[in-house]
Parts: sequence; structure tokens; C-alpha cells
Amino acid sequence: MNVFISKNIPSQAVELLKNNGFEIDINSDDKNLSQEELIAACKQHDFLLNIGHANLDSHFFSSCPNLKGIALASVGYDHVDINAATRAGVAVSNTPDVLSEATADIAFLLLLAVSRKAFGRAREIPAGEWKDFSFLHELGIDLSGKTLGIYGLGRIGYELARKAKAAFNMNIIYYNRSKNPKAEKDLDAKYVNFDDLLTKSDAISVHTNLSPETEFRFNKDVFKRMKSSAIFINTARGKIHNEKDLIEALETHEIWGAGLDVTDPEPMSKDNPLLNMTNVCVLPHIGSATIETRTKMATLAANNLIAAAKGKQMPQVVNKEVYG
Ligand SMILES: NC(=O)C1=CN([C@@H]2O[C@H](COP(=O)(O)OP(=O)(O)OC[C@H]3O[C@@H](n4cnc5c(N)ncnc54)[C@H](OP(=O)(O)O)[C@@H]3O)[C@@H](O)[C@H]2O)C=CC1
Ligand SMILES: O=CC(=O)O
Repeated sequence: MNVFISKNIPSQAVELLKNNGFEIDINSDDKNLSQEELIAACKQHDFLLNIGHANLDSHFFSSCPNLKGIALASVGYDHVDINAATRAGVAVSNTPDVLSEATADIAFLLLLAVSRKAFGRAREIPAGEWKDFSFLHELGIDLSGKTLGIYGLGRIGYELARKAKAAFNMNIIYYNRSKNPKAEKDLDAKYVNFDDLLTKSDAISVHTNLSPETEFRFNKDVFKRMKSSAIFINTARGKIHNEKDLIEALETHEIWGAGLDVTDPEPMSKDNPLLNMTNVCVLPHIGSATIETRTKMATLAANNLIAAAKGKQMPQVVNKEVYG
């Protein structure tokens, strides 16, 4: 069995694959591969351990007839045409749970940083703008006792809610398509409709997957309905908010601030106006980027491939129907 690994991963996961009899080829340049480069590599391989969000569509699957399984080193799989994978007989797995804490930490970091304008204030130092102590210059807002609205209270949303409750005693409200009884019991989270989420939250954090229903859900009309003192956080996918509308909402003070770990496109242009706003923090998609979490993600992906190579169901398979 051979596997193509599309970027460098922690050595523990590579060793695990080797010890289980895999022949390994790695894109050790660590550069993003175009779809044609990925196809050229996968044509020769039984399995793909995929890092990153390159589009794996029906053209990809029909061009790689030898491929038997793909282990994604991500929980999100909006970049994969799952129906095309199933039609091609390719099992696809992802990495749920192991990255929930780390990603919630980044949402929490953004929430706190935006509330205190930390990135904007830090930029004053290298710019030579920190002249004197000011009592009223660019003040932040407190989070304690405020209401955190979670759009998509699943695995990561739960971890953020838990942290916000423990650290700031925030009231948690949330909107999903179905209720989350564990969050209601553990955290006293209250289920609300989407309109109440917008009008009652002091901060809204997005944790849904990207889908046709969530794409551009946060747009001009939605930002208008939020409190003018509200903070918008998105660590899920850049396409869930409309960036032009977000910029306008910030410029016209329809909302108070924003924190983003995800943008559309990625990377964001270095000239993007969001990067110069004092009430905005943008990070380069680092939700799961800790040594421990990336090691767990790669190991989980490797274990899925090991199961597949033994003819077993991948434990974290996304398209179970591929097994018939
Ligand atoms: N920044 C980063 O580095 C990272 C980003 N992510 C992103 O975070 C996303 C969430 O991950 P995770 O928490 O594990 O996923 P989960 O599936 O556990 O949670 C997603 C939640 O969104 C809700 N949801 C889905 N569709 C809708 C909808 N149309 N309207 C309202 N709610 C909806 C779901 O509830 P229900 O089904 O009841 O509606 C569920 O509670 C990933 O898909 C990925 O895109 C993940 C990891 C790292
Ligand atoms: O964006 C990261 C993921 O795991 O999904």
C-alpha cells in the first residue's frame, strides 16, 4: 500500500504509517499543490493524506482511479465533493474532536483581543504612536456577564461556550437547526431563533460548517440587525460572512468589532482594509495550529488509513455509504 502526503506532517504520524507497512511519498516542499499536481501524484497512489483545502471535486476523483481512501487532516470537508468520492468508491475521513479545544481557544483569543482592541493598540508601538498614557483613547469593552451568541453550537462551539462561561460568566445563547441538550444542561445555554441570536448577543461567534445554507449567512442585512456594540467572530469558514458587507458594517459602526481566523480568499490580500482597523483582529487560519493538536490530527488521519489498508471501515469516515 502506498500513500501520498500532500504536505509535511509530524514525524510520529509518518513513523506510524511506515510501521504499518505503508510506502510513503511526501510533498516535502510544503508548497500548495495545484489540482493537476495533486492528481499527478495521486494517480500512482492507493491513499491520500490531505493537508489543506484544495478542491477535491468530481474531476479529481475521475482522474485518480487507483485511489481507495483519503484521510483529511481537518474536520471541515466543504472542499471535498463527498458524493463524487462515494460514486468513485473512495472513503473519506476527517479529524473531529481532537482540534475542538485548540480552535475554541483561538475564537476565545479573538473575542478577548477584539473586546480590548489588542491588535490595534499593539500596532501603536512600532508606529511610534504611543506617546503618553491616555485615559480615554481607544477604550475596549468588558466581556464579563455579557451575552455570547453561538451560531452552530457543536463540538467547537461547545468548547468556546464552556470557556466563556468559566472565564467571564457569559450568558450563552445559540442557534442550530437542532437543540444541543448537553450545552443546555452543562452551561445553561439557551436555544433562540436566528433573529434573537442577532438582536440579543453582545458577541456572536460562528461555528457552523460551510454549506449552501450557511454560505454568506452574515451579510449586510444581518449585520444591520446586530447590536451596534456587538463583536463578530468567525473561526469556521471565510465564506460564511460577506467580507464587503462586514467592512461596511464596521466602517458605519453597525457593529463594534470583528475577529477572523478565516477569510475568503485565503491568504487575505495584505492591502485588505480590515488589517488597519483598530477594532479588528485577523489571523491566518491557525485554529488548530498547536504542536499537540497537529500531532493528534495527523495521528488520527494515519490511523484511519491504517484501518482502510486492513480492509476495515475508517473510524472517522464521513461517507459511510461508500461501504454499501
Ligand atoms: N479555524 C480553524 O482552523 C478551524 C475551523 N473549523 C471549522 O469549524 C467547523 C465546525 O466544526 P465542529 O464544531 O467540529 O463541527 P460540528 O458539526 O460539531 O458543529 C457544527 C454545528 O453547526 C450547526 N449547523 C450546521 N448547519 C447549520 C445551519 N444551516 N444553521 C445553523 N446551525 C447549523 C450544527 O448543528 P445542527 O446540525 O443541529 O444545525 C452543529 O451544531 C468546521 O466545519 C470547520 O469549517 C474547524 C476546525 C479548525
Ligand atoms: O479549518 C480547519 C479544519 O480542521 O476544518
